Amino acid sequence: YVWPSPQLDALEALRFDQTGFSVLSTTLSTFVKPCALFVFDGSVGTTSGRSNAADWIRTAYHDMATHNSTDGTGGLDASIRFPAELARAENIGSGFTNTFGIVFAVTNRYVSMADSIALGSLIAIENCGGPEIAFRGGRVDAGEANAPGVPTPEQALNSHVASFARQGFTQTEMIGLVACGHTFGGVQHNFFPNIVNVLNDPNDTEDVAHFDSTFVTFDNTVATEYISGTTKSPLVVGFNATTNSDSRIFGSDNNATMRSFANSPDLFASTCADLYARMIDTVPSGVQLTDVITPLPVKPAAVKLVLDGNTLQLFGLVRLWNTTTDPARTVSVVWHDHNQGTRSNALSFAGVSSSTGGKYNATWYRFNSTFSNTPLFLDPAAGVTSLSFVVNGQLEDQGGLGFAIQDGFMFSETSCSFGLPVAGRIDVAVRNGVNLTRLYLEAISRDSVQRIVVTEIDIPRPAQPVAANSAYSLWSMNLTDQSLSFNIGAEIDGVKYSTTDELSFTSFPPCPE
Ligand code: HEM
Repeated sequence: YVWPSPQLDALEALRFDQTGFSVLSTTLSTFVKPCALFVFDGSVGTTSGRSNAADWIRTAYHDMATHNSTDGTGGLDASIRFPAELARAENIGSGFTNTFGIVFAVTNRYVSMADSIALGSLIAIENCGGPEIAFRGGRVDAGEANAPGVPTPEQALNSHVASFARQGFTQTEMIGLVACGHTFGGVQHNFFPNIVNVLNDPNDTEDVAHFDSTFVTFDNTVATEYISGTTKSPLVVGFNATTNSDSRIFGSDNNATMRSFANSPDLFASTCADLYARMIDTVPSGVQLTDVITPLPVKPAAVKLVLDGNTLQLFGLVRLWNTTTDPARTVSVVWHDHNQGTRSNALSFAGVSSSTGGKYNATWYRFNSTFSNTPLFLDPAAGVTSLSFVVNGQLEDQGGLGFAIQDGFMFSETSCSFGLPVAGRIDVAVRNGVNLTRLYLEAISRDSVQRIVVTEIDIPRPAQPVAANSAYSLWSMNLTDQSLSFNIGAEIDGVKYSTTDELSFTSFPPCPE
């Protein structure tokens, strides 16, 4: 895709900026490192027998499993957060709320709760020995619970086949998807006392009987142990024959699929990558997912323009994908202005990030060459229309497009906060001569079922122009809502633009008396 795209930029960052240097406030991979980490067992230890990774994967499946491929209802839409779904016997256990408690932290106006569930499970698999999985974004959060439909262990084989067919998977795919899921985790005594007994194991304090001996890593052990007859899986050789659903499912094609997985770790991994991508892309009809998100080779991040009196401040970073630290590398940013001029500045190294279990690294450079959070100072009259970068003498400009920058409107440093009852005054600088038809705050809030809602609050055009400098005028508005967090939006030449940094009055300096 072409930068900037606020939604794809946000999804790409969550997908690929996983550990190390980051502009994100939460990165999910921290919670699956090590893969045995379970943050809900008090000691934040790894002896409970449970893991965040297993919870996240089971949550994604249970959210999706309500899908009805005939009428298009249900699917991965975060409907599992509703008490009506959580209360069902098919959704017993604490793993779902545990999952929300972590993965919902990455949601924002561009990343839905459903996307965060899909992404969490994908990051768990990729970071714990699994294959890379194609990720699309754009899932839409349900407004109410879906119809029931998650399979349970006591059901007969024919109902499992019918259930997976309803979800959109053949019998062979059912075997695959269950094996791909049950390479993680196990069954807990607490919630399934009819399947698992108390274990009295100090290294498994929550009494989880695991599906295979490598229950925090993705591998084909689930298949090799099943085929060799050494499996201890409570759903294969459990003491209760009625609930040995994995035994019935894995054996339903005379073990052909499981044997192929046992014989080939690569086949297991590639089959799971395909099935898993299809699972997380199973969404209610009408939901339009994005293309598969691939990392941008050169990606500006946290780019922000601020007007400070007679200077235009440009903040930002650039990420160079698939690179490692190299003191000899030279990186500079070039900015193009309204007068066909260009200027450039050498960038300073900021850090290294990595993703996909350390498979990829990226290096980051700041727009300013000396100080950590200091912007570049631009002449407001010249402004900025686009950026490009030069890395070791090579021009990086998205194949000639450049990285477009909208300098028609921006936050002004003169914005300030009052005491109660009025929260503050927002000043937005509007570039003179720009065809700006509307300017508004995009107030970001949650509705009664936690979905993010963006409400536009128009900033009235000033009756008399208020000059900020020779190139910009100020549009201002007082607001009373202390808790408001917002972006600034504008319609320019009929196209809507939004700033990407979230603002709130609490961060503004006090207004002068
Ligand atoms: C017929 C289909 C299935 C049945 C009957 C089934 C049943 C179960 C049961 C009873 C548990 C124990 C839950 C607990 O103790 O909290 C479990 C755990 C789990 N299931 Fe399934 N499952 C099925 C399919 C799947 C699929 C398709 C996936 C994912 C692709 C999956 C992923 C998991 C994971 C990761 C766990 C471990 C959770 C943990 O340890 O916290 N399951 N499953």
